[in-house]
Amino acid sequence: MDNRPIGFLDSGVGGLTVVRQLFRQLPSEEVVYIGDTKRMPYGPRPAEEILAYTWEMVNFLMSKNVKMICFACNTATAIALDEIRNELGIPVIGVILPGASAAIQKTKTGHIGIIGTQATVNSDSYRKAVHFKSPDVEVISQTCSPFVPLVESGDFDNQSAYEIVKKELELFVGKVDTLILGCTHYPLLAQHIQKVMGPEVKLVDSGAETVRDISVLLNYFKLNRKAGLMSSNNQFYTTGSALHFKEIAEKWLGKEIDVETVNIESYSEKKILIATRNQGKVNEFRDMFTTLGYEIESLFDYPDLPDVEETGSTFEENARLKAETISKLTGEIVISDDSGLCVDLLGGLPGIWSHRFSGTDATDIKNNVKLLHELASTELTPKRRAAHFHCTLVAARPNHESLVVEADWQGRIANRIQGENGFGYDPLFLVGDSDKSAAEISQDEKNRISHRGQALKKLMQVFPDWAKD
Ligand SMILES: O=c1nc[nH]c2c1ncn2[C@H]1C[C@H](O)[C@@H](COP(=O)(O)OP(=O)(O)OP(=O)(O)O)O1
Ligand SMILES: [Mg+2]
Repeated sequence: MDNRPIGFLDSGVGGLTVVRQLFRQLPSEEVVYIGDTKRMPYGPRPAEEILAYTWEMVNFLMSKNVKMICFACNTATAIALDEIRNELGIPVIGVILPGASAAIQKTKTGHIGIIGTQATVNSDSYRKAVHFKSPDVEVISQTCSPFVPLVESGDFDNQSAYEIVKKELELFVGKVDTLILGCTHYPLLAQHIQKVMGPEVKLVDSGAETVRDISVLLNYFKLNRKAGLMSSNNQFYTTGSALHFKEIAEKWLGKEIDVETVNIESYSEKKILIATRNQGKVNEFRDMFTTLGYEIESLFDYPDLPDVEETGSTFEENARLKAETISKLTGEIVISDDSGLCVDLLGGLPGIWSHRFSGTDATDIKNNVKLLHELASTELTPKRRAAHFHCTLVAARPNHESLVVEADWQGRIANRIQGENGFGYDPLFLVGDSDKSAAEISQDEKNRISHRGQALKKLMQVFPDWAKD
């Protein structure tokens, strides 16, 4: 079970036809929708531009903590789905494969027509998807450039719109028994299209088919929202006019919604530099940030940058020193982590001296041995060996106030080294009240509950807004 919303992206309002289906088929799911109305139509744009814009929408949705993303846009699916899906840690679904599969099931004559935007048709994605499953089917495809602007205008319930549709579809009449509406705008013109094609021709609404696949994925990954929970907090964002978007969206969805205009251009910055030379931290940050759609760099990628001396007397002072120094030197947004283990019996030590606990040539093993030695005379009663990890994160950016967040992770010190995962004091840190050390749980589980995982969660609630221009 996962109560987070599902993210939908589209170049404009067309993807709302998929959301409309979602509301019908899966009414308890919640939606975050972004429509890049300001830069629509995507269809005639070059592939690199479509990819860059789609990344911005994806990063925006990731900042809203979505559990799955649906590319409710054929153009973005054709151009960007494969690449982006490989880099995200959550399920991502497009509209092309579900549409192609449905068309194969529906056709009797083996003649399928495809209409879409220029980029979708040129990418040949539908034909490839159809032929991958059914190589003998005949496919004809065509761009219908006037359809998207017609639908976005909201003014298509009339004879002149019908005439436009008729002219565009001449090629298909009498030649196919199934027509894929390969653009999420087109279902809005379905009445006109059906009338032109004749009643026996089956129209495939890729968006509707996609929602069926979303339902399957939610079940498969156990991501369904709690049963019976009615959606209450659907969020709709556009890069263009909120008023225009709201007017069209409410008409299609048949309910009132709130729409907010946002600037998503700053979300193209996907790289974050973590000011650390600790490989264990890099691994954890990489895992956690990848799920959020960011790429991670560390000081290992910048061998010429200095090791910042940790001369502060608190975690925050040291974290500020690391992030702010490296940010000044690089001009980039930089995140640092100052963390350590605080043992009650030792009055909170080693604390900020955790890394240097066993001296100037300290290593993880020497530090662990020293800690065991310090506690050697203490029997293992949970209370007496209580401890917590602390993490302070600082995000720094030239000419901006830094962000500071912190979190603790409670546990106690084991009386022997246990487990092989993790780094630092993990093999000596028994998690919560359990007998498992932080080196005996998976990295995923550690990231969900650790001091660093909790602090990062707090940071990401404020970071995307702060990082914007
Ligand atoms: O999840 C953890 N699991 C085990 N040990 C941990 C953890 N988190 C911090 N620690 C220990 C390691 C190190 O002894 C000290 C951090 O010292 P701290 O200065 O923040 O890091 P560091 O010098 O290793 O790397 P850097 O300053 O380049 O980020 O606390
Ligand atoms: Mg350090």
